[in-house]
Amino acid sequence: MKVKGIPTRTIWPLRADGAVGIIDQTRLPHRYETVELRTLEDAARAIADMLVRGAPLIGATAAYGMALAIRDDASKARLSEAYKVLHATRPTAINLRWALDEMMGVLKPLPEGDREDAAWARAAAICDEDVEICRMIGVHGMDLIREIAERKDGPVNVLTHCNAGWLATVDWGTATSPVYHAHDEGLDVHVWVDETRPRSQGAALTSWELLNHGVPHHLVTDNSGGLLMMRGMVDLVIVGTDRTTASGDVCNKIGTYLKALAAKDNDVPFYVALPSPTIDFRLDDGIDIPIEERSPDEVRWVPGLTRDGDISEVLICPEGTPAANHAFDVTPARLVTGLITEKGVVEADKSAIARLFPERVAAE
Ligand SMILES: CSC[C@H]1O[C@H](OP(=O)(O)O)[C@H](O)[C@@H]1O
Repeated sequence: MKVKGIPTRTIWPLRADGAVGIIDQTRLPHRYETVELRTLEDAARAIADMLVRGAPLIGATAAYGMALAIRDDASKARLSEAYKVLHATRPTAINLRWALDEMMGVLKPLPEGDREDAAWARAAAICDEDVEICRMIGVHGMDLIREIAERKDGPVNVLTHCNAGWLATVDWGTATSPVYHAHDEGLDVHVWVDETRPRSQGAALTSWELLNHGVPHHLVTDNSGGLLMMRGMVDLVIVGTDRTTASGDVCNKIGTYLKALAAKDNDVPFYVALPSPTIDFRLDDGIDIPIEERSPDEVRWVPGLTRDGDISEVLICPEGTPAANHAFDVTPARLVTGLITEKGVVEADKSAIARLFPERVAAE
């Protein structure tokens, strides 16, 4: 995306320096800081500590992590070690495994001496593919917004959860790409931004994105969506996903399932925007998706900007309060109106998904 003084992508190669540049998303929205990843460990830490996050960007970072890993040793043993280290960073986003499998598929058959160049090339191609895929998600999703705009006065009100924006991908985003395309086409669109506790990706990242793009929006608490839908203030819910099963069960940031229930109860269309690498064709039942459990301290401590302009964290409960931090939940396909993919909008149904992506079904 075009933000003054900011690269148009969330990750970029610095091959001459043997590095990869990323935005440190833990510092947004108050500080815009970039980091150069130079080693396999740098890439793994950036994913695990969420300097980069979002399924497609996790995959892209892992792909470049493989390239960084084999600079001095491109043996099959090193490839396997790098795969294992990167795969262990976060368990839920399937793009991580998809990208690592893509890299291994290209690198293993090659002579050792050819692997490093091929790794940088495939990682760059994965990023280029992601940009085009997310652009097309926007093109297809914009039609949904336009259909609503044509039958109502005033803005099309979209509710989204967490950050499935350009910061979660290489560019455009998934859930926000239809919003950006609609806005840029001159459609009147407004976004309700779920703050998305505990890490506040909505408050910190989606708000920052929409502010910089000039898209009208309001930040709301995670528990507001039900009332907004009951009052007819939401025309459409669009969220992202970290892993969607072959049958259309959707794993996404914790709280998504509750929004889907409220949408169903209020007849609000509930769409999930996803690139096909986020579909796990090896899995049917969403209950089998591994749900990441992160540090309880993310629930207990909230980062933010102090009134003195410093970035700090505050404790919002008594010292030592026990906390649980499940990072994702699963929305059954029956609650999903449709999936917005790079090939078009499809119902959350196994045979419909398979017909749209026969090449992926065959490959599994
Ligand atoms: C386009 S993937 C966005 C997806 O990733 C987020 O999770 P996290 O910030 O923990 O990586 C969230 O589930 C978003 O919907």
